[in-house]
Amino acid sequence: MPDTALQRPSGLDTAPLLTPLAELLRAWLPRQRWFAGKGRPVTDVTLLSTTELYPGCLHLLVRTEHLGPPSHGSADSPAAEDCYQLLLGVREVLPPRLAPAAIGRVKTGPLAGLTVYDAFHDPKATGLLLERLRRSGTAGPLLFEADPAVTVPSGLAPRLLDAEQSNTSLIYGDAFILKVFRRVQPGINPDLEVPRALARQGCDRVPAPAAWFRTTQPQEATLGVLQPYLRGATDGWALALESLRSRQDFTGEAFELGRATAEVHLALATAFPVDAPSPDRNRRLAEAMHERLDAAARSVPELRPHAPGLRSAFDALAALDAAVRPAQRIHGDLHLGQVLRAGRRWSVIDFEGEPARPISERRRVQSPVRDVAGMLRSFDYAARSRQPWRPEWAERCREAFCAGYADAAAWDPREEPELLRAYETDRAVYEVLYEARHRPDWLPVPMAAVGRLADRS
Ligand SMILES: Nc1ncnc2c1ncn2[C@@H]1O[C@H](COP(=O)(O)OP(=O)(O)O)[C@@H](O)[C@H]1O
Ligand SMILES: O=P(O)(O)O[C@H]1O[C@H](CO)[C@@H](O[C@H]2O[C@H](CO)[C@@H](O)[C@H](O)[C@H]2O)[C@H](O)[C@H]1O
Repeated sequence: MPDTALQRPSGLDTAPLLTPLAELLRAWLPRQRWFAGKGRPVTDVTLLSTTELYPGCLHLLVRTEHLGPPSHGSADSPAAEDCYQLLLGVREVLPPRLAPAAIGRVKTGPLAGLTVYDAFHDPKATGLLLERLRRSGTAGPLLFEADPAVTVPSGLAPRLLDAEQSNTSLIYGDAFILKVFRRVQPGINPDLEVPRALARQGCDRVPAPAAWFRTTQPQEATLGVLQPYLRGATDGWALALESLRSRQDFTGEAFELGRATAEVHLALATAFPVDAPSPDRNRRLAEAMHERLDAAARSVPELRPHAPGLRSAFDALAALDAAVRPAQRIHGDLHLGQVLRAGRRWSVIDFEGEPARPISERRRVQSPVRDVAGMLRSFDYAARSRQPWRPEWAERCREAFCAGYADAAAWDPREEPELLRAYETDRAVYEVLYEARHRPDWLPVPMAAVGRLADRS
């Protein structure tokens, strides 16, 4: 059984409801920002679970099949499957304010003649979802769990977060934010697991989950997490761009960000103790990096001429003795968009890891250098996203970030140059694939880094 998509339970006859819906969803899903199979037609939609949250509002888990990642040079791509979480509203007539949320009018079956829409746009539906979350309880296969130490007031006004994101988030009264995972995978999502564990450690760099919901059918999976909303916070990406625009110094911020990252790593190391590392860890790590490069180069032909140079970074890692920082739980997708500054303090959010990887892989221990490399790549992204390109800005931020990290962690990531280069290379390869799939206009940004990293061989 693949560990990336929930499997359909046997014996569930959902055909009467699903058949007419499936046609609408096949057209609607690929247009959603959070849909992972971008640009590839959905070939099948099946229903994994359906729960009526209240009359006119259905919670669905659907399994989709679409053609796999386009592999250049081959017309046939193997089918890929995923599971998505939907909240569907059903109305006779959609009021104009909900028109952008329309999925379509159902032609046959029990919902014939009615219009279905994405109910995360409907304050009535999302208000009732918060009511469910305020106290622990169940609705069909859905389990709602609340931290008894936190009071979530009733009646907080919901608004949908208007942001480019991989999931869907709702802000309630500027007091709480609910992240609803769109692509659902079996297992506990690290974005619930890690912040809960850090909260137990007393780490205040990460907003602590106040409530969450999950399903047990067809398998255990995390569906959403409610956390305190950091009012007035600005993300690191916006602050970095503003610094580049106004030519104001960012090294103080980068230093503090390095400190915050190190503090989170120290708390993670305590929260998730690990066994002694295996002696051939660097070799296996390098192998995995080579494999990710192989896969990315199959999808993005522009990578191919750089592959030999990139591989030299992985070979240098494989040749290292085992004496590197011990692996531990890390953030896994750290970049400037994942850090928020409220007042003078940095907080770290979104511990989901790289969304394209299976949860089992994202929960594995890894070197903390991987997070450091993610943030260093992000300084480069910011510096390259504007004209004129400002490489010296990124360079200063790198140094300040590492110095701040060393200040709090008592070890300096710059002392691990082979590891850092291998992880920066691996991250740049991931970014090339991510941009090719999600934001092709951005592809030149990681491609520039790929060229530079390959030339260092
Ligand atoms: N606790 C929070 N307080 C304030 N804003 C938040 C908080 N958590 C997330 N956000 C905002 O929501 C955005 C999306 O959150 P994120 O967890 O990164 O979602 P995704 O994984 O779907 O991209 C963030 O970029 C940030 O602007
Ligand atoms: O949606 P997530 O925040 O979990 O992360 C994914 O999307 C990010 C873009 O929104 C992407 O980040 C890349 O672009 C950022 C600028 O928009 C840059 O700061 C990052 O360094 C760069 O990796 C991220 O890779 C992806 O997983």
